[in-house]
Amino acid sequence: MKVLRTENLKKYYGREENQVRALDGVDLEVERGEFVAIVGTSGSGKSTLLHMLGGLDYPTSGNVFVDDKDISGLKEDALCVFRRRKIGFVFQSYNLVPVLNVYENIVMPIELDGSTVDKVYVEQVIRMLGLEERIYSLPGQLSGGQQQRVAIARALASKPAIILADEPTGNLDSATSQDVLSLLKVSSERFGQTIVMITHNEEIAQLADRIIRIEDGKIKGSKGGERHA
Ligand SMILES: Nc1ncnc2c1ncn2[C@@H]1O[C@H](COP(=O)(O)OP(=O)(O)OP(=O)(O)O)[C@@H](O)[C@H]1O
Repeated sequence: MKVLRTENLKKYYGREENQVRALDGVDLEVERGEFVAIVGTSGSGKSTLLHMLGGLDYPTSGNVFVDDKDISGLKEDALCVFRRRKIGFVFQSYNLVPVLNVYENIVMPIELDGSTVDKVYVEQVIRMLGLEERIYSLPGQLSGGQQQRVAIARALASKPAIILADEPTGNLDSATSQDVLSLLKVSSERFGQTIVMITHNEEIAQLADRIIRIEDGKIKGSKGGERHA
């Protein structure tokens, strides 16, 4: 089943001679459980696409379907609930709350949603990401790699169907990047989650089931995907 689908998705910024066609007719399908890497030069439209897939912004035209539900027409309130329930975001800037400890950061989105924390599951995620000795630490007491793992744990904790990651290892050295990505991959496989990840790093992209290349707001190529073909 297609967990994500876009139809002739367009996002234009600005008007007339200043208009930028950040996305210019993107048709994309992602299977449940698939790990997709999005690559492309700077300014090609990768972040814009991720924002549209996650309902962080509205398309100019076209549609985004998540689990066959068209989210393009949802009002802001409904989009907000949709994001909290369905999507885990991992950004390059970890967006951790500095005054909350690691555990509190990880469960924060669940509590914001008024849901009950599945403690057994969250502990499993924490162990898998090697954070069990750090749950009482504040983000400022952690290394970049550890903070990134907390951001990943937070994205996984509410068991979202989809994880959207924008350069999740952008600030990390190569060895740590590989570790963090392997963990993300293993955890998503174990819990049947779908990952769409932007990266500039070809080595990191190779970890994905499929690589989608974007140029000038259009999909120029797609490689891999045999596993789900
Ligand atoms: N809020 C905005 N207002 C105007 N133009 C924007 C806005 N956001 C993005 N753009 C433009 O849209 C195009 C695509 O930007 P986007 O951030 O999606 O590219 P990207 O592939 O993610 O780039 P990078 O790899 O540098 O992050 C660029 O030309 C950018 O300048």
